[in-house]
Amino acid sequence: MKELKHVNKYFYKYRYKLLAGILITIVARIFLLFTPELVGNSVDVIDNYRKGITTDIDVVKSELLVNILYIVGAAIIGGIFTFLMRQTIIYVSREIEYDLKNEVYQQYQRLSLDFYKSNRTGDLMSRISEDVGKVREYAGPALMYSINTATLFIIALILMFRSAPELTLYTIIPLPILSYFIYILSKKIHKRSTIVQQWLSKLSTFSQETFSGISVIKSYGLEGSTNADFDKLSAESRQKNIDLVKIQALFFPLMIFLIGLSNIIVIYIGGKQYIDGEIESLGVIAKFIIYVNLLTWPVATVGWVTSVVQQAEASQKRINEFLKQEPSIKNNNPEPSNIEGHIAFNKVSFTYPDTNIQALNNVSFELNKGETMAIIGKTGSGKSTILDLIGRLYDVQSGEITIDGTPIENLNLTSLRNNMGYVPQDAFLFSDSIRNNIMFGKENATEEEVINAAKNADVHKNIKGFVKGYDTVLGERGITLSGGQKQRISIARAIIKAPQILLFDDCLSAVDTETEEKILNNLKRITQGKTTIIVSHRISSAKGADKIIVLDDGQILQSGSHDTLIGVEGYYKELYIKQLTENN
Ligand SMILES: Nc1ncnc2c1ncn2[C@@H]1O[C@H](COP(=O)(O)OP(=O)(O)OP(=O)(O)O)[C@@H](O)[C@H]1O
Repeated sequence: MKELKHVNKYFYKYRYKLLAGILITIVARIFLLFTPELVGNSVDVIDNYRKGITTDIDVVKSELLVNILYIVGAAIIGGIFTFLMRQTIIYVSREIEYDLKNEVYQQYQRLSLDFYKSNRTGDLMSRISEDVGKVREYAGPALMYSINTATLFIIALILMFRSAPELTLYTIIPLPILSYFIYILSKKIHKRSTIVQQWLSKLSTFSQETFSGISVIKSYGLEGSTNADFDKLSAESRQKNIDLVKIQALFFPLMIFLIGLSNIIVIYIGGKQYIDGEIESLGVIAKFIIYVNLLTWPVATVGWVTSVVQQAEASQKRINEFLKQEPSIKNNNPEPSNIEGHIAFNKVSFTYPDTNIQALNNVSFELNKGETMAIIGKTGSGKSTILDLIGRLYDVQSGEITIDGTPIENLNLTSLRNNMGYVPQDAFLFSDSIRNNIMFGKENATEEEVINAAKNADVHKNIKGFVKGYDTVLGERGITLSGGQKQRISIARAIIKAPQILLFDDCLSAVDTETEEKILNNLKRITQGKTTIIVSHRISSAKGADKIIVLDDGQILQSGSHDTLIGVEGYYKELYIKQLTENN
């Protein structure tokens, strides 16, 4: 229960509702326990008439009628309270589930990029759905059934002991056995259902992947082998489900067997004691049979609750592991920072911690506020890494990056990122309207601002061409758009923010040179006074920049303006001539 202590703060938060729920549960159970007493009483009324103790049939009838009315009344009130019991305790557990999911999600948002590199998406998803779900079962149903069982058991045992102590002892003998078997069974069921879940997740991952890559599968004619692979996975999953069903099928027979056993004990021993005169009335046997049936289910839940608590403890442990993690990128300055846009790299070297790949080696450059710099280089030369470091997605291991003369680590992280517009290489669009995708860069943007940003990214005309215009909803990962359109919406998203620093990571690669020219001209106008870095493989994107650096294997090979660089032998000039010839 050590790990589950984490949930106590939520129990405290909802303490009044929870307390009400506990009281309601107790009342509901008390009313439920009226039934055996009233049934026992009714049997005695009839027995007394048969024995001649009561002679007036009208008295018998009216006593029976009163009992029936009481039974119906108790059942109605008990039913209402049982309804309220679920409405309070289960309601609270849903609130706790909601809070815990938010807590985990907020922590996910807080953690740095390296956390996502070292954990699989499936794990992150299962913490927030399955694990939180298990904890909810502890905070809701398990709690409810525990109170239910405790109340029912205590009151019923008192009532039973009062009327037949010896019979009570015999009757309750099978109950702990039942509870133990249910516990063992619940554990086994849990183990097998976890396996079923794992297979289900394998199946859905496989399906998801094949749906995303459906064009590759179709163009390579791989439908047959994909079907066969799915069939194999599916067959395994079916077998795991059958294994689960086999053990689940034992649950109710076991319960029915043990209830039957208790009933036989009541009838046999109770009957014997009645004949021997140890029990004063037949009604005792009648009510004991009802007690046994009433107690069996709550007693069975003890085993179930134990297993639920164990699972919740394990789930909360996994959740706590994530909640305890600190983001590797920390905000070291609580005060907002004013970002002007002067950027300097001083002998910066950087190795990715997860792969140990050295992406940058002794890189130095300086970029004044308002200047534009282009980074050219072969793939894997470290261009994107420079942008990631400016956005402080990672911290450097050696050397220093300064913004406006201040080491980047000493700036307020939110200010830094709020003053930055980043267009990634892989334009990611959310499954939302085009408008909202652009407004992601500025939540309170006006319609005019959205249109202006789209115009500057040269995508306004395309958007207008769609029937629903800016309200066009993009499919999963924006699949309804062309690569170039996606890139341009991604550019609009960055420029609507009007940040001090703009970082474009090879984001014009999918547009034709004419559109590239238009966008670059627009960018020149709107990035006046703003520091801009353009990563590209094309000389056409780089040539207008104030500064160009050529990267190779993490090192700066060449630097200077377009005019200087085409005047000296080297990678830049070679690329320039090659691309010029290709264009011609
Ligand atoms: N997140 C990461 N984790 C580990 N290694 C990485 C990561 N990102 C990049 N690398 C490695 O760092 C090196 C530099 O990568 P980077 O993405 O900066 O190159 P690039 O010049 O932008 O390449 P491209 O032109 O193909 O986009 C590569 O060897 C790459 O494999």
